[in-house]
Amino acid sequence: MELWPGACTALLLLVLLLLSTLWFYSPCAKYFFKMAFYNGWILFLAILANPVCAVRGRNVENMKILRLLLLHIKYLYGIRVEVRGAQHFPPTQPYVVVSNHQSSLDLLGMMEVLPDRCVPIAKRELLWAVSAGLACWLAGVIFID
Ligand SMILES: CCCCCCCCCCCCCCCC(=O)OC[C@@H](O)COP(=O)(O)O
Repeated sequence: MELWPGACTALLLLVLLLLSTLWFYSPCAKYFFKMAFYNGWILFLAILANPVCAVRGRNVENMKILRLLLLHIKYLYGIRVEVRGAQHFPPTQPYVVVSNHQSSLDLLGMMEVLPDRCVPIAKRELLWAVSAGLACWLAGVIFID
């Protein structure tokens, strides 16, 4: 029985060694770890955001809370965001923003420029993205099929 703590420590060290080797020698694994942390961190932040957003209920003003919580992520990943043409944004008249979108990483760019009370549209599956789905719903995101 006394062997167990030692065996567990050895196993843990082995796993850490394996993960760090993958991190340093496999760009593919490094990308996977970074994406996993990105998505996990967003789910965690959404857990923090949801009780605060829930006070107001489903309300587009909650998007300000999500933006505030998400803006630091670019620093974690060493990303520098350059916004050009900000003087045209937001327009003085009613408007629709059509943005190119490739992956969940686009969220970082969107959070930089999303005007107040501008509601994003998202695929319906996102509603089931656990805490992040609830955060989107509370912030007034419109889900479409
Ligand atoms: C602090 C916690 C924050 C939680 C997240 C807040 C996010 C708020 C803004 C949500 C904006 C979502 C935009 C989603 C865009 C979208 O739905 O893209 C679908 C595409 O990919 C196509 O997907 P697919 O058909 O699967 O290839």
